[in-house]
Amino acid sequence: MASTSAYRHLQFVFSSNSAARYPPFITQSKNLNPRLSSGVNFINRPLCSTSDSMPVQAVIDNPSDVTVTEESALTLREICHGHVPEHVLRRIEEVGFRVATDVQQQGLPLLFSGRDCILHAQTGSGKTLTYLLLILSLINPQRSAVQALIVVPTRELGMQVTKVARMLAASPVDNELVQKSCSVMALLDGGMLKRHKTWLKAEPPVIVVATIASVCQMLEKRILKLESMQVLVIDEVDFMFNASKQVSYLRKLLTTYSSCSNRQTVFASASIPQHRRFLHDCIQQKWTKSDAVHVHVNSIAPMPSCLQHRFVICSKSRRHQTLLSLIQSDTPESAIIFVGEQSEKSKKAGNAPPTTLLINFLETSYEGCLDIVLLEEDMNFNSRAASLSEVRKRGGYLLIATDIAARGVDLPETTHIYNFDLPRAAVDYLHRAGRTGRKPFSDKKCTVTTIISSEEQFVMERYENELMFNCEMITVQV
Ligand SMILES: Nc1ncnc2c1ncn2[C@@H]1O[C@H](COP(=O)(O)OP(=O)(O)OP(=O)(O)O)[C@@H](O)[C@H]1O
Repeated sequence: MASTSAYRHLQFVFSSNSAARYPPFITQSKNLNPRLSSGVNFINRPLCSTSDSMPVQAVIDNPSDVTVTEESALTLREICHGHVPEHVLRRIEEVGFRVATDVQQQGLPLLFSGRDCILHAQTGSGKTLTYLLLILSLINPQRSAVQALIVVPTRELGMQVTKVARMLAASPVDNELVQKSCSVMALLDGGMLKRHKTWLKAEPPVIVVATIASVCQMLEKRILKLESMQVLVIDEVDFMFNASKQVSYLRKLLTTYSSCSNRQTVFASASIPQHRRFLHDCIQQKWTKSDAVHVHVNSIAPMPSCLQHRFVICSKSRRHQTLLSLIQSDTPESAIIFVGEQSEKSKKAGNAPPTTLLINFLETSYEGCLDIVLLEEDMNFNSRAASLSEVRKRGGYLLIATDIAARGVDLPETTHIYNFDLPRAAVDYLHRAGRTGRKPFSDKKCTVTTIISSEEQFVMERYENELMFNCEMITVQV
């Protein structure tokens, strides 16, 4: 899965002879419930990627593709008992989260034991709830100070995480005694920073969900203070380290604005290229404490097994018609159609963006009952939020999106993904594909279909090798 270009920002911190300086291998923390540790190996052998030839420090790896079933798994209550307040446990049961997913089963006991963790688990596996439960186990809602910070790459993911955090952290109403609510602030690009400044000064929130630029702006101005921060989460961590604009901010946040010894640090993603190198760098650079662990769930199957992958070969001029035929024959309940970004050359030539061309085509040719909705970077923040809330409220959508929707966005009703353009890298394929198959414990098959030209077939094969999946070639009558 690792791409050699990934972690280009990390690589320079890693000197070529640093293998000699590795800390000794770290072994299992004690007192884990035997049911919790079943299927979990503590190993020091190479994993997954051949390019990832670093000695491993602490890896908790479930290498089998055996996913816990609803019957065999522990409940969240069993795992969280004694750590997470009762009203939060009741709330998660009310919304239907009873049984723990693999990553919750393997990650939570380690997180509750205080270890820094890299949560590396498939898309849609429940990493958000995992780190939120840790946060809710540690914070004091009665204290007005920022105690947890969650950093996300996009405003869309930030809004989603904020919503889940607010739902879980809402105050309990017990015996007519209304307790103070745990406040959750969304400090996201494009938000009303003026209002946030007043809020941060007057009564700091307990949990902040932020994009990196916005949070660093507040830190630089000393409006936001992290002295009381107990948990720092970096979601989609590989993406954050790969985005050149964000990486210097991220380093500052991890080392200058706070210290790893005063906080618990959690990194999460479905893709951590060169994960042993990353773990090594985390420790060397003091982004985490030295006993940080890499929790790797389903390491031999980077993508959910409920996904069925297909590709269609067609010429550029027939792609619109091919997509329409696919939608007509698949009859998805809801689908996301990923379209590549417009090249600078095409923009300069004054061409219409590919998303616009596709919308125009579908609006005149598609006769089904799904709503056609657009989500792309070039829309303003309000229009982007409106698109997402429309698809969430109504269901039954054909969401035409750029890669802005590829990371973290949770639309569980999506049954089909169409890659109208081939993703740029295997990791992008993994995250686009992972916008479907997002109902833990459901065995419903979901479909990912990629439209390619014959020249692109070798790239598709490369992705199959890197991500260890099979993609079936299909033909479409147009
Ligand atoms: N224990 C559970 N039981 C049932 N559903 C759950 C459970 N935990 C999480 N979910 C649901 O699973 C879906 C996916 O969860 P989440 O968004 O946390 O995935 P993720 O691992 O962060 O994925 P990605 O890597 O794509 O961001 C959500 O709709 C969430 O509500």
